[in-house]
Amino acid sequence: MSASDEPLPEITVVAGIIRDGEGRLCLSRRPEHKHQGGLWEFPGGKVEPGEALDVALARELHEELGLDVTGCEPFMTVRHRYPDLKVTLHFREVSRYGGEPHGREGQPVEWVPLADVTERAFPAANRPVALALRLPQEWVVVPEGLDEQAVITGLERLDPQRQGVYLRNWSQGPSLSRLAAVCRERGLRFWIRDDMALAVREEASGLHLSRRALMAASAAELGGFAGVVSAACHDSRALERALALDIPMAVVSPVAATATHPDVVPLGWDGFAALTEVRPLVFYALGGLSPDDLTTAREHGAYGVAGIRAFWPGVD
Ligand SMILES: Nc1nc2c([nH]c(=O)n2[C@@H]2O[C@H](COP(=O)(O)OP(=O)(O)OP(=O)(O)O)[C@@H](O)[C@H]2O)c(=O)[nH]1
Ligand SMILES: [Mg+2]
Repeated sequence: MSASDEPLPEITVVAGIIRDGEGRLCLSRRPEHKHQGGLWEFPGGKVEPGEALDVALARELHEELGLDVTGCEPFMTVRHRYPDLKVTLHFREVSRYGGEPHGREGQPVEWVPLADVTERAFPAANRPVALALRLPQEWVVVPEGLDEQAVITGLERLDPQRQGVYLRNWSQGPSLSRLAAVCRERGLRFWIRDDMALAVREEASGLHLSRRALMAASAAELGGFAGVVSAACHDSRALERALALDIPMAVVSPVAATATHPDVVPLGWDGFAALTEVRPLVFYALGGLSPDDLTTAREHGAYGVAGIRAFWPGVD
């Protein structure tokens, strides 16, 4: 058997997203002699056979940083194939800990402001995580049938820390400039549908491509956009297209049955997990969900949840 026939070793890793009171992130630098040596990382390490993820994370962060972790929740999961290794990386948000992190194995450890995180050199598997850190956990689609004032009232009630907004059919309407101005004033991240020139003009945080626009787009054109491009995906064909275009974010639907598309068979969480597995994108789950589904979504490969009525403020 030649070396190329040998199956790659596979490991499961858990790593912590640790923040201080100012929102800075704790990063450490991998020792030169280790796998992906010299690169920055979220502290953590290999999960032992039979070990629960939160137990493994608490153990690793105690060994490496001297921290006492008492609370953590799923952030996102990335599966990546290095030339010499397959890794499943479970990133978890560390919500409660005691102690001040310090490099107990001699490794450099730093608190890095969020805006500077992407300037650090990370292992290739970390790419979706570095982006997800800058994205909202809820992606709110403006409902149909509202008048402009009702949309503005809703936008003013959204929480810019946690929520971003997709202007969908308002993207091509006469109110766009006014709505975009409200978003910019509030620091609310917003996506515009299909039209890159409009997204550039309005300084949108993102450009969201419907299936038709996704299939027609070119990588050269999208590469000129400074914001985050996302794609509407219902199947593996669309996801492969998004990957080929180097699009970093996908909104995958429908997870559950929805009133918007009663004739479409929902993916279910298993179908969602199967579609998103091994694809290095930041995924949002859409379709019949509410903000309460975030943890379930994250356990199935998503970073965030998306929706219309259940996410829009002031609609009962
Ligand atoms: N901890 C951590 N590991 C990462 C990240 N990204 C990434 O690709 N990895 C990979 O995941 C694996 C983590 O293993 P590790 O070397 O930290 O394992 P460990 O702490 O148990 O160390 P040990 O094997 O020396 O006991 C490495 O192959 C590393 O290259 C990351 O952000 N954090
Ligand atoms: Mg480690």
